[in-house]
Amino acid sequence: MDEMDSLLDSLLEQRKGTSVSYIDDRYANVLRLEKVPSKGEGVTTLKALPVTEPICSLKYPTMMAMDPEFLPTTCYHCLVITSNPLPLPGYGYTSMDLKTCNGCHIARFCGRDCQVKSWHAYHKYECKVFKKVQNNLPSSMMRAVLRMVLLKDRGLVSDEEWDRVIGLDSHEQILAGRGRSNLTDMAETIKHLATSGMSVTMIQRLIFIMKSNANELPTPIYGGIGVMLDPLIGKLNHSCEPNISIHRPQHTMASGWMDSTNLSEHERKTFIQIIPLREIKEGEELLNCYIVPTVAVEARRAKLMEDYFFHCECGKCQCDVKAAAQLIESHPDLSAQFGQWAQKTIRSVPQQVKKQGGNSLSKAMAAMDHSERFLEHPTLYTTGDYPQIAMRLTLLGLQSQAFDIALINMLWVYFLVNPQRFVGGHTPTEIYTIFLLLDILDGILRISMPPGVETVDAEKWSKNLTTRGLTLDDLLHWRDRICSDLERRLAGSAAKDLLSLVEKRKEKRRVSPAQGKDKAQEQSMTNAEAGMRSALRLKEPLWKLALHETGC
Ligand SMILES: C[S@@+](CC[C@H](N)C(=O)[O-])C[C@H]1O[C@@H](n2cnc3c(N)ncnc32)[C@H](O)[C@@H]1O
Repeated sequence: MDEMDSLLDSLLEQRKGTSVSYIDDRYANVLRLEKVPSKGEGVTTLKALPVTEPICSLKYPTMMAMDPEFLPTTCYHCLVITSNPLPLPGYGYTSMDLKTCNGCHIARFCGRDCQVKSWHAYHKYECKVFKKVQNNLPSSMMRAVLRMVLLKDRGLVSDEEWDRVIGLDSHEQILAGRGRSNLTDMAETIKHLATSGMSVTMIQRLIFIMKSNANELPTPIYGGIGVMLDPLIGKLNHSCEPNISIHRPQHTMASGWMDSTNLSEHERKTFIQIIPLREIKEGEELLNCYIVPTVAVEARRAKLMEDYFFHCECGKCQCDVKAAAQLIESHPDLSAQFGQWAQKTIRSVPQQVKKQGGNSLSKAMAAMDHSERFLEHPTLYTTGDYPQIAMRLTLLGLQSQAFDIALINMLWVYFLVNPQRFVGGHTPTEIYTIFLLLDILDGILRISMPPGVETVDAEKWSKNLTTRGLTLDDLLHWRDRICSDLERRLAGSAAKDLLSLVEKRKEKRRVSPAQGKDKAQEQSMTNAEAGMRSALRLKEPLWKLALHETGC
C-alpha cells in the first residue's frame, strides 16, 4: 500500500514537470492556459470573441453520469429527455418509449443505435456492476469515476486524456486533511465494484478531481441532469457574473446525434459547447459560474468556500455586499422584515407538494400577499433570496394545479429578477425560466393543455387572473411579446439551435382552437400593459425599468 502511494506521488511529481495540453489544437489560436493572480491557472482568449459564435466544442466526456431520478426517462447514451418532471407539456423533450437494458435494467435507450454504441464504448463493463447493485445504485459522482476506472483498467483511455484528467487541480491536501472521510469509503467501494487493480489512492484522487472540477451535465433548456467532467472546463475559473456558459446544443439530444446526416463532421463530434454570454475582449479570462447564480451573496460565498476553497471577490459579489449594506443603512426595518418574510416562506412553503389539497397553497398565497410590500425595492431581488422563493412558489403552484399563482411568480422573476441578475440574455437559467413561463401561459390559455388538467381548472385560473387585472386577451398579447423577446435573445447568441423551439411555440399559437380570431393583434397594447402592471402590483417607474431591461 505504501509502495503504491509513493509510486503515485512520484508519478504526480513527474506530471507537474511535464506540460499537459488542456487546449485542443483546434483552439490553440483562440485560447491559452495561463497563471491568473490568486486563482492558479485559468483560460484566457487570444482574440476578441463575438457573442454570436460558440467559442469551442467539446466531445463526449468519459466521466459522466446521470442523477438517478433522470435514468428512467432519459436515453442513457444521447441523453434525449422523454418526459417533463413538471406538470407541463413542455417543448424541450421528445415523447417516445425507451428500451430498457436487459442486463442491468437501469440504462434505457431511445433506440438500437444508442444501445449498441453505448454497449461497445462503456456500458458492457458497467452493466455487470449495475446488475449487482440494482437496489443500491451508487451516486452519479461515483458512477462517473467508476466508468473511468473500468475503462482505464482495460486500456481504453488514451494517455493524453488520462494525463489531462489526472493533472487537474484536486485540492487533495485539503480534502485528504479532512481525515479518513467518506471519500475514502467511496474509493474503496469503487475499487471493489470494479474489481480493479487501480490503487484506492488513485481512485480517491479521481474522486477529488471530480469534486473540484466537475460541472452539471447540461440539457439544452431544462437544467442539469447529472455530472460530467471535461478537462478544459475544469480549467475555467469562477465568477458570479460569468462571461461564458456551457451549452448543450439541441441537435446533440436527438437519437443518433453522432450520425445525423445534416450535421458537419465537427458538429457530429460535439457534445457540448462553451458559448459567450457577451462579447469577450482579447486577453480576457473566460469565467464560468460554478453555483446557482440567483442565490444571495452570503450563501454564494459560503458555498464556494465549502466546495471550492476560495473567497469570491468577483465584481458582482462586491456590488451585492455594498448594495445590501446601503439598504440596511437606509431602510433598516425593511431589510429585517424582508429577512423574516424570506425565512418564514422558506420554512412554510415546501419544495415538493406531498399530497393534493394540503394547506401549502394557502400558505403560498399568503406569502405572495406579504411579498407585495417589497416589490418597490429592486435591491431585495438582486441581493437577497427572492428568486429562490419565487421559483419555489412557482413550482408549488404548478404541482398544486394553481397555474395562476405559478404565472404571477414567474412574471415577477421574468420582469424583476432576471434582467438584473444575469449577464447577457441567454444564460441557461434565464432561458429556462422564459421557456417555463411560456409553458405556464400555454396551459392557462389552453394552447397546450397540461396532462390531467380539466377545462374547469383553466377557467378558474383565468377568472382569478382577470380579478387581478389580466384578461385572456392581455395574456395572449404578452405571450407574443415574450416569444419575440426569447427569439431576439437566442438569435443574438450562440445558442441559435434553440430558435426552433420558439418557432414550434409560435406555430402552436397559430393553430390553437381556443383562440379563433387573432384578437391579440387587435387589442390595444396600452390595455395589456396596464393589465400586467396592475397584476404585478408595480408602480410606474419600476414597471418602466422592467420593460426596458427585459427588452419586451
Ligand atoms: C475548476 S478549478 C479551476 C482551475 C484552477 N484555477 C487550476 O489552476 O487548475 C477550481 C479551483 O480554481 C480556483 N478558483 C476558481 N475560481 C476562483 C476565483 N474566482 N478566485 C479564486 N480562486 C478561484 C479555486 O482554487 C477552485 O477550487
